[in-house]
Amino acid sequence: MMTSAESAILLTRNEARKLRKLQTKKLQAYETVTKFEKVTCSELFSAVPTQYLCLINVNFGGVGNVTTEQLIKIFNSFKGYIGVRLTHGKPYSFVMFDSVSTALCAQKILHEKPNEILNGRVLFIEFVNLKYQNFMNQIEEGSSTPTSTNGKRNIPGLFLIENFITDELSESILNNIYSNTGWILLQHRKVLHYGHKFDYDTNQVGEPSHEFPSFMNSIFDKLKKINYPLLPEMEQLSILHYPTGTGIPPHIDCHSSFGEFIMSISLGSPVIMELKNVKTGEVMNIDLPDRSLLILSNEARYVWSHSIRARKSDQLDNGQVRERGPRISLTLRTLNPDKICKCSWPELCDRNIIHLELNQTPNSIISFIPRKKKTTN
Ligand SMILES: O=C(O)CCC(=O)C(=O)O
Ligand SMILES: [Fe+2]
Repeated sequence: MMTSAESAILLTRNEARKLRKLQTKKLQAYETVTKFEKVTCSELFSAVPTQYLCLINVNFGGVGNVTTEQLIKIFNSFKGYIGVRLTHGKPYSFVMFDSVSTALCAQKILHEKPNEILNGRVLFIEFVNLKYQNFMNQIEEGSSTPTSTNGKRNIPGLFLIENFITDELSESILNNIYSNTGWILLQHRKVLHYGHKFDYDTNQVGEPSHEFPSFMNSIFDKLKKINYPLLPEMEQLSILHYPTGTGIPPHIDCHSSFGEFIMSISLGSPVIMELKNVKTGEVMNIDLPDRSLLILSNEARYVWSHSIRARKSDQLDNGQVRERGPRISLTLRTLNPDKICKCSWPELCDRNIIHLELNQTPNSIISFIPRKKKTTN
């Protein structure tokens, strides 16, 4: 019988180098997870097999860009496989099996081995400690936040119209927008304003400026045709360019500056928008497809903040992970001529809390009011 020292001697220099590299990778992967979770390996993982596997070095959008399809392909061939959960912004993913023995079988075959489907990438796989609640929540819920309004209650005043404009119109609008040289650079996004100036230093709507671009005529024609009661004529347009991976922080568009109807037309990459009820904390996600029109009015406009997370992909209800690309939004608003908001939520309205320090307001619910610091909204 050969000792490990003897067998080590038999490794070629190349093999020994590869082994060292693998050990370093493994160490780094485990360190990343423990640092991320701020607990030790023994709290995260179980030495005794369980039916849930944690793929320590697999997430979506990270190195190697693993997709849900690839993972399904790897694990589908194992008996007892139930499903995969790729995560966002976390270093790990999970695979569920129907029993401990089936999970054990997959772990034995795949752990520390280069995987063909992942172009030779080595997988590090541990058993989830069933007492580690954060992992169990992610496994049981499938997703930490819901990703669409399907099957959930409707928010009063929230409307999404899919295919609001045609592919042709979208293409000509995008060509026009991308050739514009007047972009104002924000921290991660770029913006163009029409109808009225908008000063990001003071967050005030300014004098009328820049007539609407001519392509907006077709949009206004389409708006007239939708069956939406009391839709006013829109007075201000902000065109936002979101490079892949960027978003917009949670905010409610300023009550006193803008009227009740806020509309957003999405062009380019679809994206998940997160809506949060600032009174109850309830969160609802809505998928904004390319060429769709979103209308926020009533409760959806005044009580729910909206945001887009900065990340390179979105996880959908069915567990699929969808990559993002660049996105353009056309946000249309009306103006409050007297700057006095008469909404039905005085407790949330900036007519009452405009004098407070911004950091006292939850989730930056007020945007577009004077701030001391420059804003990125
Ligand atoms: O990108 C979007 O659809 C929303 C933009 C937005 O919320 C805003 O400009 O206030
Ligand atoms: Fe907004």
